[in-house]
Amino acid sequence: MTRPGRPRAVLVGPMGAGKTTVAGLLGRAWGVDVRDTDEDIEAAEGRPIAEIFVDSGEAYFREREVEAVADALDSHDGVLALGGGAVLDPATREALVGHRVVFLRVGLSDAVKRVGLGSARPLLLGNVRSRIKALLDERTPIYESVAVVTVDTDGRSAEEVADEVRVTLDGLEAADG
Ligand SMILES: Nc1ncnc2c1ncn2[C@@H]1O[C@H](COP(=O)(O)OP(=O)(O)O)[C@@H](O)[C@H]1O
Ligand SMILES: O=C(O)C1=C[C@@H](OP(=O)(O)O)[C@@H](O)[C@H](O)C1
Ligand SMILES: [Mg+2]
Repeated sequence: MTRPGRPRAVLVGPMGAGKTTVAGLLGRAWGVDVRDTDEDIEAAEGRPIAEIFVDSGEAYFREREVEAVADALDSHDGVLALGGGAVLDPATREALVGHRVVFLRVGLSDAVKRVGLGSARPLLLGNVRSRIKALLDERTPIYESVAVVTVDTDGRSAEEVADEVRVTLDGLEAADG
């Protein structure tokens, strides 16, 4: 069942957790629209994230991200994937309270494999493995604090992950009445 004006699921977690991919699979399974704040920002800016970081800086990107998340939380009733750093903003964390936030957990080794060494993600320039390790250490407690459900993704396909998210959230929906 969809709830008008509120996302049916909000996916958070580190780069490489599979948020964008799993959101697409969940949207198809539930028959609802999918939004991804990274794509919203790229569309509004008319340039890729990597270019926004290089030409306008991370702080500028984070401001656009706060707006994109707030807009999507207010207006989108399908599945919503956030960028990995969206939860760093305190107002965004506050705005997530009461939403069906799912933390897609991923360990260092699977995250490195998934993002690849030639990653287009600007925060991973340089040593991908050590950058991801630092981001996982810093952000895991934040993902845990905003999530109502955590789903482990290590060694599992995106389809298996999407199935677990769907069954778990459908179960919550049934329990909520
Ligand atoms: N569970 C999974 N197992 C293996 N590869 C995955 C899984 N989920 C996503 N991927 C792959 O990992 C890469 C990053 O996925 P993506 O959905 O962009 O992650 P995120 O949005 O969390 O950064 C993509 O190439 C995607 O196909
Ligand atoms: O973790 C981060 O700070 C970022 C994650 C990226 O999204 P994904 O998590 O979807 O890769 C994207 O928003 C940007 O490169 C910054
Ligand atoms: Mg993504």
